[in-house]
Amino acid sequence: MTDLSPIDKAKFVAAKRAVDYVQDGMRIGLGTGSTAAWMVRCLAEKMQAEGLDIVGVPTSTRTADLARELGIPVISLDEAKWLDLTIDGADEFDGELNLIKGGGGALLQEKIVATASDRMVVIADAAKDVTALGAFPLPIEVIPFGWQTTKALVEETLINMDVLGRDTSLRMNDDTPYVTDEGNYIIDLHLRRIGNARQLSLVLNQVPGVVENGLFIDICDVVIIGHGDGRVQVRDINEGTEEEEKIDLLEGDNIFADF
Ligand SMILES: O=C[C@H](O)[C@H](O)[C@H](O)COP(=O)(O)O
Repeated sequence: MTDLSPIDKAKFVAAKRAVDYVQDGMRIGLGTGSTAAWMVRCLAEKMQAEGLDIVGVPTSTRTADLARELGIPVISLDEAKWLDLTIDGADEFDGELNLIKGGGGALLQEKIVATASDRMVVIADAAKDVTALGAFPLPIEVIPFGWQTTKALVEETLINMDVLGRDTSLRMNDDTPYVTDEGNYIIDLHLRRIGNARQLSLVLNQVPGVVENGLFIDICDVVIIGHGDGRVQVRDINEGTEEEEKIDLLEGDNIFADF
């Protein structure tokens, strides 16, 4: 592990700690993003080492491809119907474990999967721990039809709520709009710090054309915050606890650097 950057080490130890929540027979929601990718690797290793019978429900084609590549059986949410646990990353989390997600464009499937889970565990490095959400641009997923009208309506809503910061911008992939797994566009909202995230989430979803927004309110149960020196803080909102542990980086963990 010594060749990993401190940020990757932080993601890795959070991911490694998170798979302690996994038990034999579970149906698990597999998040998307660089931190969630570490978790998929840790999960594959745990399954192999302990002979666990696990099925995963991925939240993106990227995660589905990685899971299959590593030998994790993948099923759809409709096949699973309900999940025991979802482990995913986040772009920001606050003291109540409300989140901004969608930096990687997977917010829609992620929110559906996390909501259909008994427990959501978020893994993140310490830089994502904020007092108020909103420094990270809030992604919303919109249908391509009439997206410019939808964008204008969203801007008007944000101005009325006095939360619009710099601007709103259509996410691009080189010269063309970024397209999600569901065939939609993403608009990133550059906001002032969000005072009432719950209200903003509800209001945004009422604008015609908005499919979903990246605010995850009352969905996350546990956040595992990783640090570059191997420490993790485990913050559990239901138990009202926060514990700090040190994760040992084992020689065998070097295998992960090759993925
Ligand atoms: O759409 C992407 C997801 O919400 C990610 O979980 C989030 O952007 C965090 O990604 P990363 O772990 O790469 O920072």
